[in-house]
Formats: sequence, C-alpha cells, structure tokens
Amino acid sequence: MITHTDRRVTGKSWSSEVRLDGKTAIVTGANTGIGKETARDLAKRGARVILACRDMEKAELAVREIMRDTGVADVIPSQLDLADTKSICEFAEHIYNSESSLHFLINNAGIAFCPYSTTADGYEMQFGVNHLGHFFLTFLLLDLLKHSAPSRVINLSSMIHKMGRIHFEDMNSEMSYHPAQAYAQSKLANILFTRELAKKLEGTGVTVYAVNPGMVNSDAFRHLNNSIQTFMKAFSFLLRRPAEGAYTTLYCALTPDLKSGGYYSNCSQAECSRAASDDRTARILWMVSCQMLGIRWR
Ligand SMILES: NC(=O)c1ccc[n+]([C@@H]2O[C@H](COP(=O)([O-])OP(=O)(O)OC[C@H]3O[C@@H](n4cnc5c(N)ncnc54)[C@H](O)[C@@H]3O)[C@@H](O)[C@H]2O)c1
Repeated sequence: MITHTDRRVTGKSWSSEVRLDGKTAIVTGANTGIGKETARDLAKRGARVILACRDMEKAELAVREIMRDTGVADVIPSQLDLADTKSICEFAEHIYNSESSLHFLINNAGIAFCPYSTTADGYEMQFGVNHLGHFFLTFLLLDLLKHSAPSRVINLSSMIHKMGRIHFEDMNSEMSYHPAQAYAQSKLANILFTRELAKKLEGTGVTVYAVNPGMVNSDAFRHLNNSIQTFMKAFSFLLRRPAEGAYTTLYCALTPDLKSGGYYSNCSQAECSRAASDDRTARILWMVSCQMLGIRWR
C-alpha cells in the first residue's frame, strides 16, 4: 500500500493499494517536479511508464533515478516537444508503433510566467505548450486511449485559472502580453478542455480530469524575477514538495468511479471559477483550438 500524507498543507492523507501491472501511462514533462514524482509512483505500482520529455538527456537521468528507486525496469524515456506540432506528431507515431495500449495520459508539462515568445508554429508559448500542445497530443492519442478503455486523461491546471480569461480577440497575445495573465489563460483553458472532452467521450470508457496540484516547490517559477524568487525561497517551507504536488494527479488516476469532467484539488472534487464552468466558452475554445491547429475534431 502506498500512503500519501499531506501534513504540511491540508493534514489529509489517503492511500491506495491499486496495482497497475499491465497498464501503460504517458507522463509529459516527467524529467522533473510533479511529473517525475507522478511517474515514480505509477512505476512503483507496476505500470509501464513513458516519460515524454523535451530534453532526452534529462529524461534518461530521471529514468535511471526512478529505476534505481523502484527496482522496476519498465520506465521509458521518449522525446516530445509540446512547443512543436511536428515533434508531437512524431511522438504520437512512435507511440502507435511501439505500444499496444495506453491507459493513462497525464498532460503534466507546463511553462509558467515566461517572457513573450512563440512556439515553432507561432502560438504564444504558454497557451501553445500548456493548452494547444496537450490538446493536439490528446487528439492524436485518442484512438489508442479508446481502444484501451477504461482509460483516463489528466490535465494539470492550477488555482491561478481563477485569474484567467480566454482572450478570443487576441489568442496569440500579439496586442498585449502579460506573463501571469497568459499563464492564467492557459490554465483556464486546461479546465475548459477537460469539461468539453469529458462530454464528447461519454460512454467510451475514457474519463477526463483537471487537477490543481497546489503550490509546489519546483522549477515552475524559474521565469519569475529575482526578488519574487528570493521571497519564494525564504517561504519554501510553506510550499508542497513535488511528491506532495503529485497526490491529486495520483488520486485522479487511481480512484475508482471518479466523476469525469471535474476539477480536483487536495484529493477531492473542488469548485472552479465561473469562467471555467462556462460550457459555451468551452465549446468556442474547442473550435478555435481546432482552427489554430488545422484539425477536425468533433
Ligand atoms: N509548481 C506549482 O506550484 C504548480 C502550481 C499549479 C500548477 N502547476 C502545474 O503543474 C505542472 C507541472 O509543473 P511543475 O511544478 O512540476 O513544474 P516544472 O517546471 O518542475 O516541470 C515542468 C515540466 O514541463 C516540461 N516542459 C516545459 N515546456 C515543455 C515543452 N515545450 N515540451 C515538453 N515539456 C515541456 C519541463 O521540461 C518540465 O519537465 C505544470 O503544468 C504546472 O503548470 C504547478
């Protein structure tokens, strides 16, 4: 049995004896932070875990660390740059060629608060990686997820989504850009995507969850200015460790009969903002995302 106790933040603990022998999981951005801890836990439970990472050297280091720690051999590094649709296509093709099933797609990778830049396809970086990259990856892997049902898609969001608005009039932030607003927009998009995808997948056996991991001491804040970083270091004892940050993701992966389409925080269903519960915005975002990527997904 693996017990997780989040004494520092909520005092809550939960445990799960679920074994994942014979199951396959993909965790994006799994070379560090919350993703690495999620991958480690899934591997301990016997899953075959694919670490989908931008930097293969870092992915291989993480794989070696997890194999040393867990004693399991079925942990695989694979190249994926979510800021490049060509790389996403190549990754998906590689998965279809090498895997016969996929039970968990954990859309964990993220970039936060960075200065303005664009992806290889010209999308604003935070929206492009955090939302569009994962949207496209899920689109490409959906047949395999359906074929492997019951299966789950988990999208890492954040409580910062509450500050977010989808700027349909300026999807690439060309008219104005603020790093925190762009991050909040991308994390709001993660919840709206979860909502709409869950509806479209009703009855298929593929369920979908959005997760707020809490405030976690990871590399996520590296683009913040020096004084905010110094402040955060001084108060880092208040932040969750990455392993604690993985609890709600694991809760959504392992809890039987969990309601699809919801937003989860502190290992339970939580309330998201009004903007994140707006079905019309979710539908429009879906159409706009398809248009931007040049795909048909109904
Ligand atoms: N740390 C927090 O307090 C916090 C709070 C709320 C939500 N989150 C979310 O949790 C998730 C994990 O964050 P973390 O705290 O572990 O951060 P982290 O920076 O430690 O890890 C992020 C991972 O994403 C990867 N990544 C970034 N751009 C990528 C790209 N173009 N292609 C592929 N991979 C890419 C990074 O290489 C890294 O492995 C993110 O989605 C983040 O938005 C984090």
